[in-house]
Amino acid sequence: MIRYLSNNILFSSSNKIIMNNNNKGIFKFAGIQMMVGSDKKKNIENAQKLIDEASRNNANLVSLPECFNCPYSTSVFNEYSDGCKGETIKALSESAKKNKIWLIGGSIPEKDDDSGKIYNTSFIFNPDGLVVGKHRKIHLFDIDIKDKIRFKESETLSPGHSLTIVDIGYCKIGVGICYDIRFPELAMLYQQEGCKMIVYPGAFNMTTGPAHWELLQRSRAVDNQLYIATVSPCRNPDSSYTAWGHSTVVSPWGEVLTTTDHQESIIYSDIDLSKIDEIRSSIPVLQQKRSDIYQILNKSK
Ligand SMILES: NC(=O)CCC(=O)C(=O)O
Repeated sequence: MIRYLSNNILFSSSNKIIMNNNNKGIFKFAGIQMMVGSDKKKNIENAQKLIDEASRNNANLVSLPECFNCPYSTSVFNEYSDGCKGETIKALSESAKKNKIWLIGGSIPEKDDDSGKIYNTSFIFNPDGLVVGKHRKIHLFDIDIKDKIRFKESETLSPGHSLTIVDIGYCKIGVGICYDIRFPELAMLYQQEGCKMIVYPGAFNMTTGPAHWELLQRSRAVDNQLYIATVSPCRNPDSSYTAWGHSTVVSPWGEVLTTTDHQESIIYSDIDLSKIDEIRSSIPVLQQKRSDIYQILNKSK
């Protein structure tokens, strides 16, 4: 629950300051870089434990990593998939409500109740534990790098078709999943729609991680003058897919504000929205775009 106090400072019920009357809030983001193994129940319990820890450390917005309840492998997505009313959603809803936090539930293999299709989906919860958004990964991770890595999500997953924006009170947040970060148009649309931060639960690998993970985040941040956060699973030596880890938050100036290595950990960063206005007014590229020459359209509306 959110309540206003007389000095126009907005507090969450846990009394964390989230916004002043100039709409220039600071809130605390936590990215949970957790161990993901083959025991679904254990993965969910671990996520809940780490969400509690992030909340104890005053996080207002918490994100889990991509595929946090199941190994990242096309051969098991069906077996681990959950519907909207499944055990994973129930557990995340309880965690968001108990801790009174906004929660981006990483992603899970979601089985659509009607079509039976499976999506790589991020469910987003408000501090009352209600689902307020659902992002189905738009760009499926289908790559084949000779002698390095071949992965085809499309073998078992279907792609989503729309943007996902959630207004968390402090600002609007756009959500993408991993490979979605490689598509600058998506981030540009989120910026155009007023998002001040984009969160990408993701799991890059040992080939593309060192080469592109940070580069892509800093590019999306500088191009759009907003905050970017990525949240990876930690590295599991027993897994067939080795995650790069290195969950990170990048500022609208393109600086890495916080990052980590490949171990289980929680990254924290204060998200100061006033920095966005400052940077956007000193380098006003967003106003200087030549829409008479080029334009980007949201065709999902
Ligand atoms: N899970 C993913 O979408 C991985 C994306 C990735 O590794 C990349 O290089 O892109």
